[in-house]
Amino acid sequence: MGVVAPLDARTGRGRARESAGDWGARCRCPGRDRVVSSRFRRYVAGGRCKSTARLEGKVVIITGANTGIGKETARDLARRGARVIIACRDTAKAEAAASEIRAETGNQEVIAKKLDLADTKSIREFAERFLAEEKELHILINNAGVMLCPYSKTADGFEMQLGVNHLGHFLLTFLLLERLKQCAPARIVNVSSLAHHGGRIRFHDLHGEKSYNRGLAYCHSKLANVLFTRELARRLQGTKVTANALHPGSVYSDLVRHSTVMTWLWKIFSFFLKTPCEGAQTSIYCAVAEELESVTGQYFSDCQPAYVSPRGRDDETAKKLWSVSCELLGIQWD
Ligand SMILES: NC(=O)C1=CN([C@@H]2O[C@H](COP(=O)(O)OP(=O)(O)OC[C@H]3O[C@@H](n4cnc5c(N)ncnc54)[C@H](OP(=O)(O)O)[C@@H]3O)[C@@H](O)[C@H]2O)C=CC1
Ligand SMILES: CC1=C(/C=C/C(C)=C/C=C/C(C)=C/C=O)C(C)(C)CCC1
Repeated sequence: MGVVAPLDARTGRGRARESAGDWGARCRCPGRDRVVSSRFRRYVAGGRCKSTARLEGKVVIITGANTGIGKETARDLARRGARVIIACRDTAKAEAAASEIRAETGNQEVIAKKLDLADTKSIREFAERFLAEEKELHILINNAGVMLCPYSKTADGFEMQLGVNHLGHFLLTFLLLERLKQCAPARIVNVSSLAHHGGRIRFHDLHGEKSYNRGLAYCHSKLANVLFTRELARRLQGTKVTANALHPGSVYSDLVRHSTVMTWLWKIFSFFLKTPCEGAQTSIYCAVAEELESVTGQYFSDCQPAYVSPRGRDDETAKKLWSVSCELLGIQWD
């Protein structure tokens, strides 16, 4: 997949944001710090996580945290004192992000690790190392994602968007779940999308071999995130490990890198999109908000419960997706 320069370097543009208060100051991303007070900008920014919870002594894993929403989530949780493992496919980009966050927050416990969700061998190696090196895990944020990529397959032959966005995180969660249970109360946060509304689980052609539309394939993978969260939460009842999904909003990030049209739309309309920091608020909320301590199986947007499509509430499909995912990954997860 192509590598695109970080969005701030790419545009060099500032963006309007709130002029006053901690929120405005914190969400001012480097290189985009022109302050324009605007009610409209506040509206675009959407909900924010108001929790002041501290996370000293807590261990967090965030996938795909070298850029975009994941990086801003990592920055916030590092500020709260957590030990943050940023799990990324490109170790150089991961180390650059980790060292930037360490320098900015003063939290030296921000650690970069290699994880390629498009390769189950890499996922297993990451989990093995993590379990050997770290005693605890309290928050797992399944954030990494790929959107609109041309047809391609993961190392294991899964369609790329389903493989990375759903199956990779499914396997990662399976491998880390015992540690989360031992450290409960613990939380699993799955970054899905409003795009799940356009998805369906095409069991007869999961890997798009008969027909492939890259936009729809993304929607299917994000519906899979919602269904996985639902079934996982049901299975975790009574364990004090919660699982919630979320839509971060429409966020100005590198997610659109595979589409020239979307890249231009994102540039032209950047004023109407959330910054990555604003887009991270619902992930942060699901990870730390005190009022969500025992809330599970829910879907959030703008730091509040949001509407899930009828297909995202279909328990039969959720169960079938669970067993098909286990089969594809060669795991037994009862
Ligand atoms: N931006 C938006 O408007 C929206 C985003 N989302 C979701 O938010 C999440 C974060 O996206 P966003 O920050 O916007 O996008 P970015 O493209 O900025 O970040 C995506 C991250 O995922 C990583 N990633 C991609 N493929 C793999 C892989 N095979 N293994 C490990 N990591 C991988 C990327 O790594 P690398 O930098 O190396 O490519 C990057 O760190 C995604 O799940 C996305 O679907 C949902 C709705 C809207
Ligand atoms: C309304 C509007 C836009 C809408 C974009 C939307 C709605 C994007 C959704 C993206 C998602 C859901 C991505 C990932 O999951 C544009 C194109 C910026 C142009 C300006 C007006």
